[in-house]
Amino acid sequence: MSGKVILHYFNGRGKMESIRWLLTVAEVEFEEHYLTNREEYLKLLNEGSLMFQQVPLVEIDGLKLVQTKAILYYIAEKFNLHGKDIKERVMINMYAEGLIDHMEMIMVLPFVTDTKPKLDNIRSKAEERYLPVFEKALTGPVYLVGGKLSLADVLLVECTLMLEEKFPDILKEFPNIKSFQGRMTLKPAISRFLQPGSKRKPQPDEGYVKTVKEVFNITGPFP
Ligand SMILES: N[C@@H](CCC(=O)N[C@@H](CS)C(=O)NCC(=O)O)C(=O)O
Repeated sequence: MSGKVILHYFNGRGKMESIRWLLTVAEVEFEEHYLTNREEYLKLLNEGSLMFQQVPLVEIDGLKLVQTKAILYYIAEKFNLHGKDIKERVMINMYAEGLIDHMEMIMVLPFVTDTKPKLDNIRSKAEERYLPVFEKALTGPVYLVGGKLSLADVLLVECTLMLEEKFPDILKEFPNIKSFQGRMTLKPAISRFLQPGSKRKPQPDEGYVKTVKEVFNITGPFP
């Protein structure tokens, strides 16, 4: 691969965390440039690096990539985690987009004031909409698509761990997903990523929320 992979985002999970997960599983080294104040964001804007004035931004192969899903698909394609043909790829993308939709519900929690109804909604969507799909898909197969590790598997581990942080017993009724998670977390790259001191980010705290608001000049409630 030509040159370093550089991630531009906050020092926190947000939309970049799935990209960190995927690079880790692909065993790709990456460097992180954290946005800590508005000036750093304006610099990226002024140099024309942000197509839609948004991060995540990933520098890879001489490209400046934005849009989380496009970035994930590029990395998955490049590192052979995106199926063997268009039919596998579309399944992987369907799973991936469902998981991203669900993780985004969790991602916004630190920015909302009344979290209880949001948490209740996340739990019921997990139990009734998202997890049943993966429980069924994993009846028998070791991986979600094509008998081979893919982006969909990586996002499912990330998502289930996020859910368990909020609802420790959430996988009780989903034994196939729980054993899948167990298998995946034994993979050396994932196991290292889950150790303290890795590039995995902790759950967002007040400092993270404050930085995001300052960088984007958000004064009132989050839009
Ligand atoms: N569809 C984009 C959305 C990116 C996005 O909303 N990024 C936020 C930070 S997590 C941002 O840059 N917000 C500033 C803005 O929209 O002005 C993606 O998935 O990457």
